[in-house]
Amino acid sequence: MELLDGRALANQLTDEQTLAVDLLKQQGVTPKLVVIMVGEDPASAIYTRNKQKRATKIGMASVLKKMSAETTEAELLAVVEAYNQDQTVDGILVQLPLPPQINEDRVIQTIDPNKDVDGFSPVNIGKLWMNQPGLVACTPQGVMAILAAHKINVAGKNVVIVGRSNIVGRPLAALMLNANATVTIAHSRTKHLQDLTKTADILVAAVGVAHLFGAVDVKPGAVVIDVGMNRLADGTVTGDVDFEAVQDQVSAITPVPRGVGPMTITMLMAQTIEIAKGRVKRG
Ligand SMILES: NC(=O)C1=CN([C@@H]2O[C@H](COP(=O)(O)OP(=O)(O)OC[C@H]3O[C@@H](n4cnc5c(N)ncnc54)[C@H](OP(=O)(O)O)[C@@H]3O)[C@@H](O)[C@H]2O)C=CC1
Ligand SMILES: Nc1nc(=O)c2c([nH]1)NC[C@@H]1CN(c3ccc(C(=O)N[C@@H](CCC(=O)O)C(=O)O)cc3)C=[N+]21
Repeated sequence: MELLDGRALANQLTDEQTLAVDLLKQQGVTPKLVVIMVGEDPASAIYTRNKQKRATKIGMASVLKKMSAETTEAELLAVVEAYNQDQTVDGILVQLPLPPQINEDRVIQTIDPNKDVDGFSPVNIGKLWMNQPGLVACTPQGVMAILAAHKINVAGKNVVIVGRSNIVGRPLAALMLNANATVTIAHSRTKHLQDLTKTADILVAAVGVAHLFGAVDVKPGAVVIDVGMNRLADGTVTGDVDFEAVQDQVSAITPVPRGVGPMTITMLMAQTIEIAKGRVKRG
């Protein structure tokens, strides 16, 4: 079994990103990411903390705009608009989920598609499904980067993705399709899920249910990508796949933590750096 160590890969890329940021600074541009967090959500809190740490490590400017859980939609939209106009801001990310009084779609549609480091705006989603260049969701990009780094080719493979969210399942399906995989997307209404997951050469779990998948759900020799991040009562984080149960039968698997999570952050930094390069060119 090959361990797909996302943290090791992230560390390696962090060194390269530090150099890229240095170079940009010499050209008078400091890449800047703005993260907007409305209220408190546990998954968002981990993400936010790790993002700030990473941005600081590579020398990038990172602003965390915390807003209260009572923030109105109009207030949030005004803040997003201001960052859209701010020429020193390269990337804007609004943490999801948002409190119920705020319409997520409206917020996402307000973010300038050129600063949309999450790749959530309809313009970028459309480009992704048309296989055209644009900004792409970070977690799916991280999954593709892990596979590429381990020379796991997806072309012609049966890829089963369990989960169809806008943040993970759907954009990952598009990336897999663009890379010539044969893609199946499963979800809570899928019938005979186990029959399906057992056909997967590459199984991606992006559900949010701890240890939903075990030995009986996985084909021997399959590659397993576990995107799930589930916090247990004892405070530890675990995936959607029972790692212990499947490790002896898979050819490769991502751990949780230290799998996809760290690479999500790496891709966020990479995308912000790419946008900042455009700022150098424009002068
Ligand atoms: N490592 C990382 O970087 C990231 C990790 N995550 C983690 O990934 C997981 C998924 O996140 P996210 O996509 O945002 O979650 P969502 O809750 O938005 O989506 C979950 C998906 O799983 C499906 N689902 C739920 N229960 C079942 C079931 N029993 N069988 C089959 N499908 C099911 C849902 O189906 P339906 O559509 O029918 O409701 C839905 O499509 C979470 O644990 C999250 O914390 C998320 C983002 C980044
Ligand atoms: N607009 C938006 N975009 C997102 O991409 C987004 C979001 N909102 N809301 C929350 C989820 C969750 N998410 C995580 C990414 C990385 C880790 C991460 O760094 N995980 C590490 C550390 C885990 C730990 O500290 O225990 C690991 O898996 O090893 C966690 C969570 C991004 N999300």
